[in-house]
Amino acid sequence: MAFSVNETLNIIENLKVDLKFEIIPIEESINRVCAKDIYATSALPKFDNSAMDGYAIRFEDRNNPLEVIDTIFAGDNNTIELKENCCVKIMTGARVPKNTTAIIPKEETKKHNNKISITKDVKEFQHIRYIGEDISLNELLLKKGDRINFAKITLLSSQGFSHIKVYKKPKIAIFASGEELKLHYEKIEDYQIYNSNTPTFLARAIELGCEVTFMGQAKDSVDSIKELIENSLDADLIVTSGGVSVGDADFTKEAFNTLDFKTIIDGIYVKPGKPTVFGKIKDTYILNLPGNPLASALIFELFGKVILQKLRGSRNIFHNFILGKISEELKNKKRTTIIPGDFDGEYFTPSQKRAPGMVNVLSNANSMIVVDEKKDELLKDEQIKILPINWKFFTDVKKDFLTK
Ligand SMILES: Nc1nc2c(c(=O)[nH]1)N[C@H]1C(S)=C(S)[C@@H](COP(=O)(O)OP(=O)(O)OC[C@H]3O[C@@H](n4cnc5c(N)ncnc54)[C@H](O)[C@@H]3O)O[C@H]1N2
Ligand code: MOO
Repeated sequence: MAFSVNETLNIIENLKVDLKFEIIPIEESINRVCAKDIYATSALPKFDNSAMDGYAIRFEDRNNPLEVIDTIFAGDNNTIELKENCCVKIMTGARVPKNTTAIIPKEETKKHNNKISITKDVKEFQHIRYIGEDISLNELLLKKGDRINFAKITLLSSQGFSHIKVYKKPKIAIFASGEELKLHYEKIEDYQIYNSNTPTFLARAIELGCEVTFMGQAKDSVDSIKELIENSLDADLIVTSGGVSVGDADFTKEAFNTLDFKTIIDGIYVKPGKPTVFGKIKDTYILNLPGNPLASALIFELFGKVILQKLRGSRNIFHNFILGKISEELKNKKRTTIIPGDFDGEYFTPSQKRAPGMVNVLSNANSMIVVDEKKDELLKDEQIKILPINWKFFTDVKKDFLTK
């Protein structure tokens, strides 16, 4: 059965997935998905400490000459207590003496023999970093389903976690059908074309955190496709492209059907990519994308990526968007349409060439918009919702990025 874009996403968002986990060193966990809520096992800072190199004082003594009675370095286990009109020389990060109610930076003091006087106004509690002000004991640091990035590694390492429980990378098997297609390292005749879809999905699935296997090139026969499918059934997801429409050499559907393929989605009301098929054989999901390169790539961005997020165990499975303006008028022909384009931070410019069979589109696009079937035109400057594709947020145009 064919579904709308939203119905399709609802189905995918609710797929049952069998997540497996493993325990790995945090150094290897970048871009993996956390499989367990992680709580702080100690407060941070662990003790009240100095934010400056200088002197620990009692606030009430600030206007008096203060005798320097000790020096504390970061890492010292010092339990000294401040007495009236005394201070302690202290380094950044060192535990403050008992009774400390202000730290005076070194450059705001004058030294006379073994005494100091303070040359600037003092605020009570200044430059003291208090126990637990950064992280409190038992605070939730990482949620099950969070992607681990460098900043999560900061948290984990600051707590002394050496290992983390993460979901196993989903196994994705990829092959292509269509005998006219040759792999990029093969010699081809004038009437043949290169298979660009398979390397595209291989690269994209790796980029999106999956373990990817290239299964090979199927011939245009049911038996050949069937053999590749059978060899791929230990994967969590098989991604194929081509052979889903009604052409005489479109054998993909037939091959799947001989293998007890349970259809979940048979067509999506979207342009391009309507002939997309999604289903399951045993525990392996199968995404049959159309052969047309741009159609399949856009469908992968809109739906395939969500399937991968589910299979990765991520809790972030919903498309987010950025509001921007469209740089030119755009007509829409009574169907939900995916339009690739380039967003420069303010304006989204639709890709000028964007026929479903083209390969030279997404290499110059960083995002897409999905225009509802009920919307028949977008006016120049109209606000739109932009979904990132290839977004590194650097640009070849130097910009003044300071908020002034
Ligand atoms: N009579 C109809 N014809 C078509 C319909 C239709 O509804 N009725 N739908 C069109 C639409 S929309 C699409 S999309 C395509 C889908 O076709 P297939 O998925 O069966 O793909 P193929 O026929 O195998 O190939 C289509 C096109 O894409 C090229 N291709 C295929 N695989 C690759 C690859 N791995 N790398 C690069 N290029 C690839 C292939 O050479 C064809 O040019 O059907 C329309 N037709
Ligand atoms: O879905 Mo086919 O999407 O346009 O070429």
